[in-house]
Amino acid sequence: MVHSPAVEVRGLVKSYDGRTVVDGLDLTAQAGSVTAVLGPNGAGKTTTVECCEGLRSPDAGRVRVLGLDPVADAAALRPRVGVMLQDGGLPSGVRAREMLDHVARMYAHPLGTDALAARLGLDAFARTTVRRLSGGQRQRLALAVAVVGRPRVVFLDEPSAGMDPQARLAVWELVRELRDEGVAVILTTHVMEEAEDLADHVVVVDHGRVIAQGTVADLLAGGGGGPAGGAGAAGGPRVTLVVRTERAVDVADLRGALDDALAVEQRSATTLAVTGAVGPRTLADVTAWLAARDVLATRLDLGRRTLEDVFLDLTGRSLR
Ligand SMILES: Nc1ncnc2c1ncn2[C@@H]1O[C@H](COP(=O)(O)OP(=O)(O)OP(=O)(O)O)[C@@H](O)[C@H]1O
Repeated sequence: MVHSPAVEVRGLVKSYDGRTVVDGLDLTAQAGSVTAVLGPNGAGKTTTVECCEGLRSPDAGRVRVLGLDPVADAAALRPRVGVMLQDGGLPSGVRAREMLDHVARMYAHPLGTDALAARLGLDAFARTTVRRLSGGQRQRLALAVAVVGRPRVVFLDEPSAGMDPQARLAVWELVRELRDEGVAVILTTHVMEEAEDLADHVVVVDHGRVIAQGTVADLLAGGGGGPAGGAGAAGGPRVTLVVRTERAVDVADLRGALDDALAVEQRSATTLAVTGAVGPRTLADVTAWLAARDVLATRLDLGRRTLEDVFLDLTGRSLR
């Protein structure tokens, strides 16, 4: 049986003040699947998601959610779609738990709010008004509000932004559960680890267009329709050695100690990366170089490219 996608966007165009920020974008999200939309700041992710949520009208193109038009069929979609906005979008004077209970009462078969509040750790700030919640607390409440009505489609705009590691794990567990129950989850995120961990399908957007998509494995393998596999895929399979050090090091003179074919990059004062045909000799050379400077490596990661590497290869390293 062929299922129609939970979300289908074709040729979406949206401009603000004559500036096109979404420029012919296509996106498909399936039920029982997590779709992660990645892209640099200003790439057009939120605008796209807002068109799917019915909060904005497309200038051109077609958007369907559960086969319906998010703007024209907003009333029919409301009970079936959960939305967690980037800024929370919650009224500021209401207490956290009252907010959740109030929203739950609007649905015919809501989740139990006691259990939901417990699993997202809302009890600790149940009586605090939204305006006084910390950023991460507000995000947790917004997520609870988005899912309490048992939606079939959930849009999460940067769900774990500002959350502590414990809350992030709780959110990821909830997202996986929603997926396993057949919900279509569409999330935007800047946390590459989040996409790598959760996403069944990754869509990379830049300048309002999809520049690559596929499973995480597809993208890591250099597929996904990116520009010739991205700069990082040149020269065959590559390994990256990332070294964190206990104190700052300057990689300038490390370059001379290594094979010319290897790329050496200073990622921060205490993080360096060596990419290319990294072999046993490379590892020995790098650790010898550190030893000569009496610097302890606090972490050595030798492995395949990460989604972050792929993302940077696809979208470049300059600030937007
Ligand atoms: N209401 C608006 N009026 C004018 N410009 C807008 C409006 N909303 C968004 N923009 C602009 O449209 C572009 C795309 O914004 P959007 O929020 O969709 O990007 P994004 O990919 O979600 O970015 P971020 O990762 O920073 O959240 C940005 O340049 C933004 O400044």
